[in-house]
Amino acid sequence: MSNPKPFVLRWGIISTGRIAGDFVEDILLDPKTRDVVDVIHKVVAVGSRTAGKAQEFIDAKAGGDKNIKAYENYADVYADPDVDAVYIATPHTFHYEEALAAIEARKHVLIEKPSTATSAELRHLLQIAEQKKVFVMEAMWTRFLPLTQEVLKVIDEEDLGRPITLHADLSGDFHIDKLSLEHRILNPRLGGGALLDLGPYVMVWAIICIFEHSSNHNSRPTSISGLMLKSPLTGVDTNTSFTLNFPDAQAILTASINVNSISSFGCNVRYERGTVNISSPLYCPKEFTVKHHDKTGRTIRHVTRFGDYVGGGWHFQADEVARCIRDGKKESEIWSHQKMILVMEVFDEVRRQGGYVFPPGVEKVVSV
Ligand SMILES: NC(=O)C1=CN([C@@H]2O[C@H](COP(=O)(O)OP(=O)(O)OC[C@H]3O[C@@H](n4cnc5c(N)ncnc54)[C@H](OP(=O)(O)O)[C@@H]3O)[C@@H](O)[C@H]2O)C=CC1
Ligand SMILES: O=C1OC[C@@H](O)[C@H](O)[C@H]1O
Repeated sequence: MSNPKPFVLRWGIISTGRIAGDFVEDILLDPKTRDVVDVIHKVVAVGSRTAGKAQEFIDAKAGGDKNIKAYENYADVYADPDVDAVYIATPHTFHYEEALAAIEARKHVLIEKPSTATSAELRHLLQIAEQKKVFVMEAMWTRFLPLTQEVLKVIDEEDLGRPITLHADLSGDFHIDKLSLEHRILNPRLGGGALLDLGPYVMVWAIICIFEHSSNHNSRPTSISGLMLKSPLTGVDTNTSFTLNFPDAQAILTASINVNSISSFGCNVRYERGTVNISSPLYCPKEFTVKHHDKTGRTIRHVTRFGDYVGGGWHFQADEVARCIRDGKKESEIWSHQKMILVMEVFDEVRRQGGYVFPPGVEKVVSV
């Protein structure tokens, strides 16, 4: 029997920065290169605030495809009847207002990480999305990588027991002394700093390895404690650490994220009967090792697995979006609204304890 025709998802792209380009290049790859035959992606429109940039972007990232419309604002993308879903790739503090405009226009939405600047903004977006009956997901690409699926499978098959501790570390050297103070990593008006930029990637592993573990029964952490070191340049956090407890699973997460160092340690999860080490960088690890120990703590077996694929890795999340929309879902079961909200609530609390207050006007929703 021949395969049914693949479902085609028609994307509008909001903004023309770095990650928008990476995403478009990935979704335009032939899905067969990743063994996908049920969905396919088309880019039909690109919007930019800046005259000429959308067309330049189409030329550079989509081979100048004449069928893609270049708009010199974002609103025309939301109004375009040919667009099914929009991908929002502006700096963090504009995710809320752009996603809201898209949802109001009844477009499905994939929003770059972090979903919004605060949990209040996210809750409001999700309320409106429910009313408008559209799909919303944070672009948590790491959750959809083949290696991540493999980690979950191995944890399950290898009978490691319940998780006890998870240590996650992610750093990037943004050369902040040389950056413009307007750069999104340094500018507090753009939600700059380590927590909102890199924090999503330690949280995804906490969610995979602890929150989703059967021993946790979907329970949220009951205690959050955070520390921040701030840049004297603009006051955003350059180094942040936080700890979460998951009392149901009897597990603790400790995380460290930094924007001024190139060395990252990855993630170590200690289970009752072994450990899992996920390589750095945590947003796109290429290998992991599972070790089993005996009652004395001696390693009795270890397995290392590697993951590779064609493309940058941003297309797997797009496949999830297409399948969910095809099936009439309003959220992904894999990266659900509950998980997105949990992440934003942790960030709110770590920012509160770290004394990171956004400049006036940045937070668009005060409480929901
Ligand atoms: N998933 C991943 O791997 C990654 C995700 N990200 C996330 O994507 C988002 C964008 O990051 P990145 O692509 O690196 O950012 P860039 O600065 O490269 O691009 C952001 C784009 O947003 C648009 N924009 C709208 N308003 C503003 C504003 N006030 N200031 C600056 N730009 C604005 C601009 O496009 P235009 O002028 O065309 O409108 C700009 O090019 C962030 O939220 C970040 O967390 C970033 C990197 C990797
Ligand atoms: O999402 C991201 O992943 C890679 C980092 O370099 C980048 O700053 C961040 O936004």
